[in-house]
Amino acid sequence: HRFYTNYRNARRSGWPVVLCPINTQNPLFMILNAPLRPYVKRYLPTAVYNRFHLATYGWEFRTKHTVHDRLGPVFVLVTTGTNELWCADPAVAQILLTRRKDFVSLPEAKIIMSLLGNNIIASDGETWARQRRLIAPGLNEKISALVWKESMAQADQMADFMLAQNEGRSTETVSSLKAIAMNVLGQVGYGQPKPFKPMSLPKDPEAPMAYVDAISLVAELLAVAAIVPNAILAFRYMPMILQTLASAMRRLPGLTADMLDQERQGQKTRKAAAEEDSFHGRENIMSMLVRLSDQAKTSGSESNEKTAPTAAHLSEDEIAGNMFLITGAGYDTTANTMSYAAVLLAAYPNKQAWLQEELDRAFGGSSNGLSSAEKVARLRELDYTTVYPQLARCLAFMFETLRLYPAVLHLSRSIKVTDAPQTVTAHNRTYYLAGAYNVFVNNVGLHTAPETWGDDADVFRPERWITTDSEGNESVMTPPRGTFLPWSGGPRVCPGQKMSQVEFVVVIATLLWRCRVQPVRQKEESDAEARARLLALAEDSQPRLTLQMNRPDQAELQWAER
Ligand code: HEM
Repeated sequence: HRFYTNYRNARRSGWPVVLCPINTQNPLFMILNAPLRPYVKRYLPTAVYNRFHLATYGWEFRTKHTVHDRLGPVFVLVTTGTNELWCADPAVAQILLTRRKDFVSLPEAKIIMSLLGNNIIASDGETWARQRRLIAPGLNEKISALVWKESMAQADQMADFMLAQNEGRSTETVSSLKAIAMNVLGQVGYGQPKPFKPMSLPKDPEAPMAYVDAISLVAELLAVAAIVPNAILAFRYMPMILQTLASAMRRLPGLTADMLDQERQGQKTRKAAAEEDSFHGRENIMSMLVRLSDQAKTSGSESNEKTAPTAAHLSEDEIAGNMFLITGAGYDTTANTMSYAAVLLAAYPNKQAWLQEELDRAFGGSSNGLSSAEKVARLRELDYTTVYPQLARCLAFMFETLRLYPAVLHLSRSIKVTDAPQTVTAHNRTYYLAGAYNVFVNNVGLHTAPETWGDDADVFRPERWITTDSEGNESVMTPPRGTFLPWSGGPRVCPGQKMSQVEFVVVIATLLWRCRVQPVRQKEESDAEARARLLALAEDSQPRLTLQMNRPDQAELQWAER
């Protein structure tokens, strides 16, 4: 009956309809669809599989624009659970993301994301607006200089590490870039600096664990942590990594409370006036959250203590939840984007040369012939404010990486069921969304649409982003509205966008100014075959918290001095 009602509602929408008699919100289906998909593909007839496929995680990455080529830029997937609206139309996407009160967070996403406390991404309405006002300013331009400095120091250490390996060969490029992303957040987010070392997750449930260790494990295995009860994870026949995850989940509230206590003690002993708005080593994202929140609480307490929901502060639960969210959202996205970039660099040596040309120009010459100490000294002199704007090609490289490998494959929303259907007016036509809908803006579909990106939409070509003025200065073009949404759009656009750009650009710039990178060839393999194998590795990806390669350890790369 539900399927039939869903079908009738879908027909009323005015968009094409695809029938898929599966409940995509069923927890068992949610857990099993990804691991079982290859078997289903093998045994089901193609026509049946193609319908089932649209219900599986990551279909949009596997098919790029082809499904929308066939069905149109927007279609409704009728399921036996909730109808799904899939959108790869820039104008409609813009509408869905801008109307935040009509298109609200997805309930399933809220449950997963608020695992460790309420936070900005898991809230809507006034609760969201209050958190956004407090959090977004802390992630903006004023942290960029610190992000630049810390990311460069980490990338320098990574270069030293790679060059010291046997002939510069390593399978730890991806784990190294993950470590950089976590260490930059450790410094900029919590004021906890850490020397570079390729990331290895804690695997001993009994061993001592710092906040950052615990949080990286939970961020890595978030979906498991959200779906499987802790008591089951902790069961002694479970794999060690899952037992350690259970231990991290158990310890995190205590570790968070300790960090906040320490922060408050520290703030008391520091002179508040001297550190106002300063990120120079003393204030970090966490201390800013605590300070602004405590300030707002004190100033608002006398007049409207009882009306706390509208006061401009965060509860303790929200501070803990947002610290976790900022780590999860900031770490996984940036780490995986840099990982795809490293693989693409090794696969496309001519793009490396293109980037190095820019770096030599911006960094005052090539690194050829300089000693290691001289290279590090030169890099240290590079000032964020003057050098970063000269690295348009590096930023273009990031945009092109995110175009084809967007960390967040689709932006999810849902609509509340009201008496009157929700309407969307686009292209001189009105569409009707009656009943419940989950709404997905398909980033891969938007980013690979030939109508927007041309016939070479599927080709990795960072040059497409560069425009050159009459004096030969290069800058990165702004794509038409709604066509490129790796950081989302509208009022909920990612507040960490600039931070991730600065981090990506300086990490890639540091590595490439010092080194070149190539795939390690396997027996009998030609260079071209080794590059094709790397690209196939990048295509063999699956969304977990964000899009990730299934076999990152097989990306064996060779780093060499330039
Ligand atoms: C390449 C890196 C990144 C990508 C691709 C990315 C992507 C996104 C996307 C797509 C959303 C919005 C989802 C939606 O509209 O539903 C988002 C939200 C958010 N991101 Fe990022 N992000 C990145 C880095 C970061 C960093 C470094 C931080 C912080 C340190 C961060 C913090 C946040 C927060 C707090 C939100 C929630 C905003 C809200 O709900 O108002 N992100 N991010």
